[in-house]
Amino acid sequence: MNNETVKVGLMGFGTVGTGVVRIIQGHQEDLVKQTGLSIQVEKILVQNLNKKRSLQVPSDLLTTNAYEILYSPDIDVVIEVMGGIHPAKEYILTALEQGKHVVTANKDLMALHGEEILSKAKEKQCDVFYEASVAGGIPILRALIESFSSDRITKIMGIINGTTNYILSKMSQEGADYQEALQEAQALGYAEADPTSDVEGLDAARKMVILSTLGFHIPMKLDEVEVKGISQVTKEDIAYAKKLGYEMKLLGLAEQNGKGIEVSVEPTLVHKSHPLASVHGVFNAIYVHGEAVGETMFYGPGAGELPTATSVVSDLVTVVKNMKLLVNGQGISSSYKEKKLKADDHKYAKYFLRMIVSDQPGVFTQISQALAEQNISLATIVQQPHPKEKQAEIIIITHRAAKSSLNQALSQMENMAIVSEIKSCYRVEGGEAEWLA
Ligand SMILES: NC(=O)C1=CN([C@@H]2O[C@H](COP(=O)(O)OP(=O)(O)OC[C@H]3O[C@@H](n4cnc5c(N)ncnc54)[C@H](OP(=O)(O)O)[C@@H]3O)[C@@H](O)[C@H]2O)C=CC1
Ligand SMILES: N[C@@H](CC=O)C(=O)O
Repeated sequence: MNNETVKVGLMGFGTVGTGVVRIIQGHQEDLVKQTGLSIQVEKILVQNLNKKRSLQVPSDLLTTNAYEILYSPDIDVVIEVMGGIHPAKEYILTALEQGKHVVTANKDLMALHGEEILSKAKEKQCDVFYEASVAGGIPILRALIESFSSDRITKIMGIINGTTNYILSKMSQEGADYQEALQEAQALGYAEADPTSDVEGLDAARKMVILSTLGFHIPMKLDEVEVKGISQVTKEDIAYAKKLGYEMKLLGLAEQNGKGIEVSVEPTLVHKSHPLASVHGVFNAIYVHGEAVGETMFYGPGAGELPTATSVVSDLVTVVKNMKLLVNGQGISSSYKEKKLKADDHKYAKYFLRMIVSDQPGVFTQISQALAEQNISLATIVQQPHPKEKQAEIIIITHRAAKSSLNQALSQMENMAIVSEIKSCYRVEGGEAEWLA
């Protein structure tokens, strides 16, 4: 940093990187007012110099050589918006080793190697901020770290993947085809380079690792998150959910009580009276429940060029303010609480079940009995005709039940002669089911 300008090395010039340059250029006057310094993008790392770009920059700004950023004595801050683990991890560690501050939107990296990166930053007295890594434009990480620091958070629950919410909203509201909706989300720049991580719930699971680590002050690991994506969700499931008064959403959940902590990502039926049911398209929403504050909710665009870049540039502003105050790296906490994960018999939820059964007397009784034996009581049970002769479809919503009991009941029902197939089983959040005509 000279007395007037902070120089930035930008690694990645795709959806988010383009937004970062647009905001730094477009808001320069406001940034100077806030920080007292001008902010200048000195170099931009890309893979392909000949690619056609939606924003034109002078050609000498672009490079394919990461060292021109990492070892440049002029560059104070590295913004990593390339994505992926390698070489992003090595680049960030090198930048920190060189005394450069880092801003990243990379949840894959922070969920898997956050501890190592933050401890290197602390050692080097550098900042590492990653607000954009969770829920794009929603300032949720800063809220967890700063605004809730006086409270004890008990639950974090929400829609934290824009791509899947876009797909499910399109399927539910317009009857769109899954593949078509996914392609639209890709074209709009919401999806990851490999969209499997969106649709299989991995992107949301990584975000839940970051949220639960910061919210509960525990070192959460990715393989401790139970993950189910939306690729198996069918149009029929969505139609039945609607008929019962629910919307299908991919929900992340992190909850702690005296029995421990559970963190999961799974398709969930959310009752239409619940605020999360009306979060559509690329929008995300996150509930944070604190012992003292009670319930709070954060809502906004979860992906896309400018919303995500807003979070990145806000982190950059914080770095610059810290540089002026000479306090970089001081906000990084490395002390965690002991982590105890809940066993399945302490995980409670309501469930939706859909199964194909023989259309014969006594079927309801046998199914209800299998559930009752596991202490699971029914909120709703409906029988529907099925196109196959002598078969029927049964739809059930249970009251709250332990996950271990549900699993026992499911394996018992799978072995019943009257049950041809258990089509689906989803978690249910909020409200009471009603069969809508
Ligand atoms: N898109 C979104 O809405 C959001 C994205 N994120 C995160 O932000 C990050 C960036 O995402 P996004 O902008 O969508 O990604 P894009 O795929 O649009 O852009 C990636 C950019 O990085 C460059 N790049 C990738 N690998 C390398 C490499 N090995 N060496 C040099 N350059 C490389 C590419 O170069 P080239 O242009 O030459 O191909 C491209 O400019 C990811 O971590 C993502 O998870 C977070 C929140 C929201
Ligand atoms: N692919 C992600 C992008 C933001 O994190 C999403 O769809 O939410």
